[in-house]
Amino acid sequence: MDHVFHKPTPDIFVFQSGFPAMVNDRLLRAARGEEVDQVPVWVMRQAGRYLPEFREVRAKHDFFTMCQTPSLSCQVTLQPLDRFPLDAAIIFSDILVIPQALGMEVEMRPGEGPVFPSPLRGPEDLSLLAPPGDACTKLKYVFDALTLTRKELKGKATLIGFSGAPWTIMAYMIEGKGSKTMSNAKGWLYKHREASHKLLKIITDATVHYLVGQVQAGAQVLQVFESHAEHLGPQLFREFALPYLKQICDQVKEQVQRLGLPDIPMIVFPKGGHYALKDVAALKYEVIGIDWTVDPTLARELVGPTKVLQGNLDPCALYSDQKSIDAAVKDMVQKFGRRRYIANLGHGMYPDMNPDHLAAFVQAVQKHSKD
Ligand SMILES: Cc1c2[nH]c(c1CCC(=O)O)Cc1[nH]c(c(CCC(=O)O)c1C)Cc1[nH]c(c(CCC(=O)O)c1C)Cc1[nH]c(c(CCC(=O)O)c1C)C2
Repeated sequence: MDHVFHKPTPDIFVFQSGFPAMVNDRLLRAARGEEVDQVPVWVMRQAGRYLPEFREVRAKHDFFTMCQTPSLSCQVTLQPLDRFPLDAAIIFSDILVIPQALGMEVEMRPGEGPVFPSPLRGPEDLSLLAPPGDACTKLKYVFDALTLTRKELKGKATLIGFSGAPWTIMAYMIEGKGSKTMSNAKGWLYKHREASHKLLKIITDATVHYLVGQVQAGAQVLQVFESHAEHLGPQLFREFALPYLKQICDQVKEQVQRLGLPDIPMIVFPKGGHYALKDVAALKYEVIGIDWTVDPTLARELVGPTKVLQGNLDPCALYSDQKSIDAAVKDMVQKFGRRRYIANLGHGMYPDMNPDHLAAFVQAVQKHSKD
């Protein structure tokens, strides 16, 4: 029992006090900078369409219905852990539940990904968004999924909760879908500077509530995905991404402490944000996710000796044969070192990847990083 809740909080939050003891806390220990017997490993998008058992569930249910049904979310969250000796489970959900909770409609279209039928057209549309404080009442299903999954995990792995970072979420709310250039969203940064900050603040406030709720529900680590950092250069990142990443980390940590909960390690993943790693390292996130374009030695130089690094094999390396995967992982682990390191890919799994090759990845991390 490692979570005891003392203070009353709003009704929407689930109170938890009796989770199973941790049998494997390797990832938590590494995230805190402590020594481990072997490097912990998990993989972004480890629950997903590359697994036949995921496709089977997905064939029967709409994507957001799966997110909104705690038993289904729990089921697919645990699927990769039944196959591979992973050290973490990441709750099955999506970063776009925040725009939904702010009142926007999001559809998951087969072959196309997420689509907003009515994206934000201009600053005047900000008045249509729901107040950020109310957003989390609509996300109780995520909290319930976390609580259920934490129980079902039986302490065998660390449970990760997550959110998108404000710039990344803003980009989807304006573009209405994925985009190669993000030029509409970037247009706001140049044309509607004040409104952009207003929107980023709304998303930040909703996200802080949401992440604190996730901790109360049983999340043990939080990852904040700045998946579209690559579209900002150093200047735009400093003005429109960094301050909000900072607010999220500072405010979540402060509120978690105020609620009498244990401090939660936080991971920030600025994908494509190699130019910002030094700035990001100045924030209080314990762990920095590194994408595959950054050499591990350079990443360490940029962030300094105390941060924990997570990453960063090119996901496409999983298309190679198992012997090559083993060699690539050996090289990666040697470069990152065994301490203050969490092994992962440099971005998520793709649907056409062979699960056996992920098994080879996980096995290689364990083989090359044991005491
Ligand atoms: C952490 C997470 C996410 N999505 C999903 C998970 C949980 C599953 C896991 O990681 O194991 C399920 C998750 N989310 C989605 C899927 C596939 C959809 C399906 O099954 O139909 C799954 C398994 C759908 C989705 N959702 C999103 C996209 C990208 C759209 C684009 O920019 O073109 C897509 C394709 C938005 C999204 N969603 C997420 C990110 C950040 C990570 C990243 O950079 O990839 C982003 C950008 C985060």
